[in-house]
Amino acid sequence: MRSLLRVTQNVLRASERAYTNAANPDRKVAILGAAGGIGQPLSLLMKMNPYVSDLALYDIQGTPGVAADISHINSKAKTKGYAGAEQLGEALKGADVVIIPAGVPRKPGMTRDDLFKTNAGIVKDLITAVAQHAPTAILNIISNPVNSTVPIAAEVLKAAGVYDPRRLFGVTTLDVVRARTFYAEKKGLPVADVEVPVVGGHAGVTILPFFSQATPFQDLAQEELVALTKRTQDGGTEVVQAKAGKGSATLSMAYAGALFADACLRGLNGESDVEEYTFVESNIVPELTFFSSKVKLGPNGIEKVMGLGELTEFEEAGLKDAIPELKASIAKGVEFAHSN
Ligand SMILES: NC(=O)C1=CN([C@@H]2O[C@H](COP(=O)(O)OP(=O)(O)OC[C@H]3O[C@@H](n4cnc5c(N)ncnc54)[C@H](O)[C@@H]3O)[C@@H](O)[C@H]2O)C=CC1
Ligand SMILES: O=C([O-])CC(=O)C(=O)O
Repeated sequence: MRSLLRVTQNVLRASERAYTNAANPDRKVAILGAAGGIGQPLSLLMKMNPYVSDLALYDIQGTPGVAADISHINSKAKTKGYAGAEQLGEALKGADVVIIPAGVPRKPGMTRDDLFKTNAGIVKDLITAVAQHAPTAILNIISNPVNSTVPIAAEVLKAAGVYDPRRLFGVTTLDVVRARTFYAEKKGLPVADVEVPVVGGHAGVTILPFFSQATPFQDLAQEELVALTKRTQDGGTEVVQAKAGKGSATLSMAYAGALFADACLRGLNGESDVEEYTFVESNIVPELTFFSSKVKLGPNGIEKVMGLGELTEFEEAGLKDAIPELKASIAKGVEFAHSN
C-alpha cells in the first residue's frame, strides 16, 4: 500500500512538472457556461492542459469565484473570469478553441429534446457573439440537444458569413467513453486498451456503438450486444436518474470534453494522427447533413471525415432507426435559427 502511494505521488509530481513547464504554442481557450456543473470541472481540466496558455471562463454568473479559485493552480494557463453579456466579447477575443457547456440540463423524465426550448436560444446568442469576436475559433458544442444545437450554430455562422464546417463540432466523446467503459467491464478487458466506434448523434437511438468493430474484438452473445448497445444509448439517462433531479452527467462529461478539446488543440498544433468521433457536417449518410463519425483533426480543424466501415445487420438496423430522428432534430435546429 505504501509503495502504491509513493508511485502515485511520483506520477503526480512528474505530471505537475510537465503541466507547469510545457513549452507549446500559445493557445487561448474560452469556456462559455464555465460556472456550471460541467463548466467547473472542465475549467479545472483545461487549466491543467499543457497546450493552454490563456483560459477565459465566461458565464452569466459565478465566474469571478471559479476563475479566482482555478487561477491559483501553478500550471501555465493564465486564467480570467468574465461574467455577464457585456464581458462576452472580451472573453472570446483571440480564442483558438471555444467550448460551450452553457444551458440547462435534464431532470428525470425529460428527453434531451425537451431542453431545446431553453438551450436553442442560449446557443444561438452565444454563437452570434462567437461569429463577431472569434470567427475562426474551433467550436466544441456540448449544450443539448447536440443533434439540434450544432445545426443552429452552423446557420448562425452562415448568416454572419463566417461558417467553416471544418471548425464546428458537436461533442459526442462521452458516448465513446461510456462504450469503452461498459465493453471493457463486460469482457474483463483492460479499459485503456479498448476502442469502440460510436457514430450517429447524441440522443437515445441516434447513439450507435459499433461493437463489431471494437478492439480488442470479443464475440458478444446477442443479449450482451443488445444490453451493451442499450446501456450506451441510455448512459445519460442512467446518470439523470441516479442524480434524481440534481442534473445530468457533469464529471464524466468534463472528462470527455477535456479529451475532445485536447484533441482539437493537438490538431491545431500540427500533431499527426489525431482522430476523434464527433458530430459534424457530413455526407457520410446521404439523407443527413450532420452525422457523428470519426474525423481526422489538423491545423484547420477537420482534415477528413472517415467512413463507417462494414456494418453488421444489427448495426444497419440501428442506423435505419436513427435516421428519421436525426433528420428531424437537424431540421428543427435549422428552422429555429432561421425563424428566431
Ligand atoms: N454533449 C454531451 O455529451 C453532454 C451535454 N450536456 C449538456 O450540457 C449542458 C450543461 O449542463 P450542466 O453543466 O450540467 O448544467 P448547469 O446548469 O450545471 O450549468 C450550466 C451553466 O450554463 C450557464 N448559462 C446559462 N445561460 C448562459 C448563457 N447565456 N451564457 C453563458 N452561460 C450560461 C449557467 O449559468 C450555468 O452555470 C446541458 O445542456 C446538458 O444537457 C450534459 C452532459 C453531456
Ligand atoms: O443525458 C443527458 O441529458 C446529458 C447527456 O447528454 C449525457 O449524459 O450524455
